[in-house]
This record gives sequence, structure tokens and C-alpha cells, in this order.
Amino acid sequence: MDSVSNEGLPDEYQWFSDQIAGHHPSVIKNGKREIGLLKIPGSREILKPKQDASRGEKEVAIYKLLSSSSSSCPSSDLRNGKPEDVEMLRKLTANFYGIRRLFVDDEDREFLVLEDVTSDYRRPAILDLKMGQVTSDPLAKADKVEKERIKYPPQAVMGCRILGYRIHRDNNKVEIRDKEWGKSFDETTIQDGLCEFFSARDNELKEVLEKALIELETIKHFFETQTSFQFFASSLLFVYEGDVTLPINLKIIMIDFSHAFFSNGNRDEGYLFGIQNLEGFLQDMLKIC
Ligand SMILES: Nc1ncnc2c1ncn2[C@@H]1O[C@H](COP(=O)(O)OP(=O)(O)OP(=O)(O)O)[C@@H](O)[C@H]1O
Ligand SMILES: O=P(O)(O)O[C@@H]1[C@H](O)[C@H](O)[C@@H](OP(=O)(O)O)[C@H](OP(=O)(O)O)[C@H]1O
Repeated sequence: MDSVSNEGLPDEYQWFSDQIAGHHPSVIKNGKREIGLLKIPGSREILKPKQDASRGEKEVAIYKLLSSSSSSCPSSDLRNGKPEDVEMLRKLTANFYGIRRLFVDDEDREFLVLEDVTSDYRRPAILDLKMGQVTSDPLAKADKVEKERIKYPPQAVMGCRILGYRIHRDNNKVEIRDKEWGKSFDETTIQDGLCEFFSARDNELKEVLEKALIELETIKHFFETQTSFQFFASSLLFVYEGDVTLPINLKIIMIDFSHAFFSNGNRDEGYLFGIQNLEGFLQDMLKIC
């Protein structure tokens, strides 16, 4: 993100340099650059562009639901979310501060203003994992279902995929891995990829993995009990402190709700399956540290 020009952004704003995956201004589609996340340097907020059509509406509806009292749910198909499920999900997501309109690349656009969950860290180590066995949603057309199915077949086997990471190595060099790198792993090798991310603090891999397993337990508990939501193509964002003079402070946050649906009383088995596998991978890694 550092290399993309900030020209075309409103004064004060920059592209968010700690963005791992998702729409990104280095990608040109139909002659226009994609709009990624924005940030005013030094602030504790990021601005995520509202996606087109139902994707943007769904994500805004979820964040509004989580930031309002459960009795005033703004979206009809989420109205029945059980209060205890909504309450648990709220604790697993970034705070939402509303919608902001900005002119970017000469177009008036809407952005979700979200808590930047990386802002507390001096040298954040950040990993994005796309969760679930199926990454197309129930309303997707046949060609989209097929596109998602063949994109990364291990997703169905593991229920997760590495979308990328960003860490600071010892010499303060930033190491970035992208989604193509993530796709090079399958269920037999994914631990190698995860190990790279979790080893940003020299000789502390064991401690970092232990913290990750504790945080993952909370998310697993949510998915074992909640029957209000189904998430497709949604992510878990892992963040921990890479500066060894500071505490590890590992957090896992659920992000990307552009394909989140109300569930009508069923658990999200595909997402839960991914968490269980991920837990197994981390436990196996811990045994050999
Ligand atoms: N609250 C947050 N705090 C910090 N970073 C965030 C936050 N939300 C998202 N990000 C960063 O932005 C990236 C993209 O986010 P997200 O997946 O929500 O975008 P997207 O454009 O909808 O993605 P996709 O194209 O996969 O649907 C993540 O990988 C993460 O690095
Ligand atoms: O919300 P939609 O419309 O489904 O958009 C897709 C979604 O953002 C996926 O996360 C992304 O996949 P990856 O992160 O897996 O690349 C995909 O990229 P793609 O079209 O480049 O496959 C997008 O088309």
C-alpha cells in the first residue's frame, strides 16, 4: 500500500498501509483503481469503502446491528438475531462509528468508519484468514459458485485460507505475503505458512501460539452456540505485538461482513469447521516448538 499514490484522496487521508487483503488501489479494474481502506495518520479509525449493492448494505446492516441496542435492529433480515448472539458477536468485532462521505478519485463515496484494531501496536503483526468451507453465499449465481469453488479447493477441506500477512522482522524490515502466496498451501503444508506469521517475535513462537489458542477458544465458543448468523467469505484478523519489549497482546477480530446472512436457527458449521481445524494446526505447531 505504501507505494500507491495518495493523489485523489481528500486532504489528511492516506491509503491504510496495514491493509492485508481486500479491495486495493494497486488493482485496476475497468480502467479505474479499486478503492481500499483509508486512514488519517495518527487516528484510531480506518475508513472501509462501502461495497456495491447488497454487499455494502449487508455489511453496514451488521455493523449497525452491533452498534445499536438489539431492539432497534435496522435490517429486516437480521431482525431476529438472538440478543445473546448479537452481544457475543459485538465483542468479536471492531467498533463501528457510522458512515462518512468522501470524494475519492473525483467520486462521492460512502465509507464505514471502523476502529483500527492495529492502532495500539508499535510493530503490528497482522494475518488475515478467510473462514468457512464455502466462500460463495446462498444467493450467488451458478458461475460465482463455481468460480469460488475452484479458486482454492483446500478451502473446503480446511475451512480456512491464508489471505496474507504483514510482520516486522528483527532488522525492522517489513515482510508481506499476499493471497497468491496463501494459495500455495494446502492442509498438509498450511502450518509452514502459519509458522512464518506467528514467529515475528524471536524465540517466542510458543508463547504467541498459546495466546492465539486462548483467543481462538472464545471465537469457537461463539460459533458452537450462536444460531443467528451465517458468514461467507468473512475473515479472522489476527494481530499481535511484534516489538519484543512490549507484551504480545494477541487479538483476533472478525471482519468483512459483505456476505453475512441471518441464519434461522442453524449454526454456521462451515466456519466452525475452519476454527476447529485451525485450532488443530496451532496445537500441532505448539507440540513441536
Ligand atoms: N477494523 C479493522 N482494523 C484494522 N484493519 C482492518 C479492519 N478491517 C479490515 N482491515 C484490513 O483491511 C483488509 C480488508 O478488509 P476487508 O476484508 O473487510 O475488505 P474487503 O475489501 O471487503 O475484502 P474482500 O474484497 O475480500 O471482500 C483486511 O485484510 C485487514 O488488513
Ligand atoms: O464480494 P464479492 O463480489 O464476492 O467479491 C469477491 C470477494 O471480495 C472475495 O473476497 C474476493 O476473493 P479473494 O479474496 O478470494 O481473492 C473476490 O476476488 P476475485 O474476484 O479476485 O476472485 C471478489 O470478487
